[in-house]
Amino acid sequence: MDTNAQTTKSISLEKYGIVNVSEIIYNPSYDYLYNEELNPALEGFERGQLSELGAVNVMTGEFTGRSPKDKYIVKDSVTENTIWWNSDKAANDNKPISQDTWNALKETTVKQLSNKKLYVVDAFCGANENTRLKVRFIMEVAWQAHFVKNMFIRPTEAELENFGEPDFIVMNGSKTSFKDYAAHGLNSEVYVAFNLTEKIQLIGGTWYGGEMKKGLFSMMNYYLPLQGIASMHCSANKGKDGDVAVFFGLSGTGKTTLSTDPKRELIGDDEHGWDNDGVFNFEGGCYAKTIDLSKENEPDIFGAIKRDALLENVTVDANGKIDFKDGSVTQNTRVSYPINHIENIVRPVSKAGHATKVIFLTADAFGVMPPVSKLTPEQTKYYFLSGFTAKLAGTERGVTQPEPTFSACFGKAFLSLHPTKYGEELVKKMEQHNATAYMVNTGWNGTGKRISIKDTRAIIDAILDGSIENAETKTVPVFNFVVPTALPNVDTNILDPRNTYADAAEWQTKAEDLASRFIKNFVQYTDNEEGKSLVAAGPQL
Ligand SMILES: Nc1ncnc2c1ncn2[C@@H]1O[C@H](COP(=O)(O)OP(=O)(O)O)[C@@H](O)[C@H]1O
Ligand SMILES: C=C(OP(=O)(O)O)C(=O)O
Ligand SMILES: [Mn+2]
Repeated sequence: MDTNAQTTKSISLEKYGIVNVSEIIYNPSYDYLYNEELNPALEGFERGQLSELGAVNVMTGEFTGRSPKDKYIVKDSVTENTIWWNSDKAANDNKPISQDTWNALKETTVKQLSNKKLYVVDAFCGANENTRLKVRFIMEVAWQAHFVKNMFIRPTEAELENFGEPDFIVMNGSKTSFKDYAAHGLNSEVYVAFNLTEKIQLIGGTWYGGEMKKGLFSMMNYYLPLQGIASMHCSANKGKDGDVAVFFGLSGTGKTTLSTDPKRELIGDDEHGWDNDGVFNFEGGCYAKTIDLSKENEPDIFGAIKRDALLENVTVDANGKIDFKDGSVTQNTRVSYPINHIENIVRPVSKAGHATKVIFLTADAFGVMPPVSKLTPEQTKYYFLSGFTAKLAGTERGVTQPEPTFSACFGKAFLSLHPTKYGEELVKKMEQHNATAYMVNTGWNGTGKRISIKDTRAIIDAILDGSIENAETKTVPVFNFVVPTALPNVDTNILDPRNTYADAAEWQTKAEDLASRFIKNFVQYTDNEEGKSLVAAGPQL
């Protein structure tokens, strides 16, 4: 694949309302972007800085993470009865806007993009030709073009030649914002808005590239399940025997870290589909966290940070020296890189056969969840819909104690349809292919320390090589989790979380508190018989 494709194809943006464009830089090469990002004439957040590892670092401005409160979808005849709309009973980020509001947002965006030099990047979302989206990104900031080039699937010269009309357009007007938001009942000047009839995403007020990445993910989460394909917020990799594992989990639980495993071929680190042929990546790159990154703990991710990778919000001194320990701009420091920066990947297309191991990652800050539990089919459904992890004190304003987060299907912010739809599609595939599920706690236990990456990796090895199936087990009460009593290369004392407390009664109290939160959260799924029947698979008080 020629990842440096830069065709001088003439495209017109007038049909989108963008006029008087002085120059279009179409699918720029990595070299072009490198030179442009370091162009001394650039100012503010547009300008990058070269780091000692050869990757450019950029500051993303006020927004260093996604802004879900500013996400909207046009409510019209296409979406009215399909989207899982925000409601009092089940609050979520799919907030409706009218066609009028959309028109105003679009006018704001195209005005911002008119009369200047623009970047246009055509790329694919989805590795399979029959379900991929041909996406056109339009933006004015060079590093945003670099970000989407890294994260989406880069077309070959020939694919670009035959790209045709895109299926979806992203217009990124990050430098503008919507001043009239209050009159339209919106949350702020920032907008991340989708129109499924026009097939356009509009962005304004935030420079954060993740809005484009996760924005298209929510669109795949719309189109695929409606065609009977599972759409999953998970990483995926493949073993030597062709066995495939998927790792679900919310941000920070270890999808990227644990799927990047030198013993296995990486399929992808964040967004996948599962159709009748197997598991396939939506993306062409990875987006790893760099806070406290070390060569020792995460050698492959460290090695991926080189020229063409793009660092975000990392502290780099005047000589280019990187301080990965510094989280003064944000804890969410990142690097995006094309997937071929990882040596052991599935090639040439990021897809493989059916998954037989399904791992739910949770970073439990309460110290309740065992580091690994074997789930029954009923527990699988219960814990998938629950989507539990914990937010840490200090990671968000006002959070002073660990807060449980129940994020349906381990990705509520990206679900376009009702959670049960994703559950049905996943379970269907799991049943067809005899897949088994495990819950892995990559968070804390009674010692007050986070379970080490080394122990977690050994646990994952035991799941993937099947040795966990030979281990003796016991049942941990309240959650009724079946856990192994010993595993190769894992500290035996941590396997039953009660043993990590000086007094097991302390675990019991915490477990009961967490159990009651699970029970309360699950009420939203109990208005039908299927949901009611799952309650017995959850924690019991
Ligand atoms: N036991 C562990 N398992 C996985 N990650 C861990 C563990 N302990 C610490 N970490 C850190 O937690 C973070 C996990 O983040 P990441 O893999 O990017 O999650 P995700 O891709 O699910 O958002 C990384 O910074 C990693 O170094
Ligand atoms: C990029 C993101 O994903 P994650 O933190 O799961 O890697 C995100 O949620 O914005
Ligand atoms: Mn990740």
